[in-house]
Amino acid sequence: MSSATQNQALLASLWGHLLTWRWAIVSILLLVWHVRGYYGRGLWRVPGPILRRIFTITRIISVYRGFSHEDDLELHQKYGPIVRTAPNQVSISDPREIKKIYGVGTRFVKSSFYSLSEAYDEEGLIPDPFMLKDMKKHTYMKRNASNAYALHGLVKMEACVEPITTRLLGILHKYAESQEPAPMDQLLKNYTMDAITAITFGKDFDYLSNGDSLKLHRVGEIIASYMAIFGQIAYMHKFILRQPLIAKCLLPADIGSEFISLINNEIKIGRQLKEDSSKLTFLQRLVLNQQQHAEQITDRDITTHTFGNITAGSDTTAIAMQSVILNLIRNPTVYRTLCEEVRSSLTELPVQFHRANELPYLTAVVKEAIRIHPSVGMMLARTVPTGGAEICGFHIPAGTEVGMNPWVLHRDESIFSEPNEFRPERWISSSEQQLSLMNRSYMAFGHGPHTCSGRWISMMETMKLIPTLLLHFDLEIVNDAKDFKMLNR
Ligand code: HEM
Repeated sequence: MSSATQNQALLASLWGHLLTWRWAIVSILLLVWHVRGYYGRGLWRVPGPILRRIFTITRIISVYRGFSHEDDLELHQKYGPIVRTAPNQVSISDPREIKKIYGVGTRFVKSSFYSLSEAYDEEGLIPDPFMLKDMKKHTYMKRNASNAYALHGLVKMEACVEPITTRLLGILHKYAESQEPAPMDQLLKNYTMDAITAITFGKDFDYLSNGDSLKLHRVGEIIASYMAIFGQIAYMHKFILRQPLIAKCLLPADIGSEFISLINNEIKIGRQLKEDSSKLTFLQRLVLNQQQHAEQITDRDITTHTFGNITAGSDTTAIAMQSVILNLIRNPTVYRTLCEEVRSSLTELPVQFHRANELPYLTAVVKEAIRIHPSVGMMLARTVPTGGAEICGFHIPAGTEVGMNPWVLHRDESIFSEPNEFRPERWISSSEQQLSLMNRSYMAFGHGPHTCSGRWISMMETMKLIPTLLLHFDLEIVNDAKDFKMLNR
């Protein structure tokens, strides 16, 4: 037999063995891969269910089902303040670690989860503060719009919301006259969309009358679901973008581009609006900043901030308002106490934010509603920096994704006694020490440099609308909230 024939026979026999043992080989390779995942990342000491330590898919399923906030809570109740929620992900629920992970000067940057919201133009990465890892750029972006988001800047923006509130009241009065139940979830979603566009550009799209005619809600929902699910396997995002068919199915491009051209058009029109002594839109505020210090804010920065308001500022505020209303109706004593305070103190319409903000019970009700149901119920994920970090007594290697979920932290019994109870009084009558701990652990708007920019805008909308509703209507629930379902994605 020639040596060539001998080699062929050897190869054929090897191939035959491989085929016979293929399942055993695949199983061994998978086992090695997973054991490497379990031990190799240096996280094997961190407690957590075995399936979570080995497979990312278990985390993906939890997020896909829309109940990851409840799953995360259950895991923390079982395993304690630090839990491995996926092979390379660790969830923390300990207020003592907030500063380290999120505080000023932290070296923990936004995790790859956020890279799914990265967008590019001809100049490169669009500098949306929400996903920026470059903290120098982030500080520049936060500074150049800080007066547009600040509490004192709201006085003139407040006037933009009044016509939207009048429109909502008109619709609600019609429901009341016809004794029909009002679909508050839909109405508030549309109200906050009209409110944020009015504040931002000085014009709204009348979602209250037309519904989601411009598909802004639809775009938001698609992007949020995509981010929640694929954010768990962020490395797949670039691959998906390179496969046009898959990308089209998951992220319909036509919807995205319609949205972009629509907003660009509103920015163009909004820039032309003349300043009015009683009103100043968010966009006008930024244009004024540019006129005063051209080197500090570019046209592109202005566009980025205004886009951010529309994507981040409507659903979040609507959820907060829904939580206030639902919890008020479910808690008659709280409802009565709030009505007494509002109806005896706020007699002038429209309700002014600075007057509403002085009412202690109203302030406590809104804060408690956002504690018990934070609008963001996912982990605010960060990447552990070079050198790793000591967290909750464990060494967590560099590159691990860590973070806290406001939903979990807000239900920690050692911080908020009887955390499932809606008790606004906790913000009024707790001891100074307890209050300080609760405030430090309040993560609904995030913490540190990445704290929500629009916090005061959403507070202004909520603190004005809730008393306005109580001054016009008596609220009650129709079907009870038994069938109330909330999906988190
Ligand atoms: C109740 C209402 C709201 C809640 C609960 C909320 C919550 C949050 C949270 C938790 C973050 C931090 C994300 C992180 O650290 O990973 C955030 C960031 C942000 N929010 Fe909000 N938000 C609300 C309303 C708004 C509104 C009305 C706007 C705009 C007008 C807005 C604009 C932003 C922006 C631009 C960021 C990114 C900030 C940064 O990373 O520096 N939000 N929000």
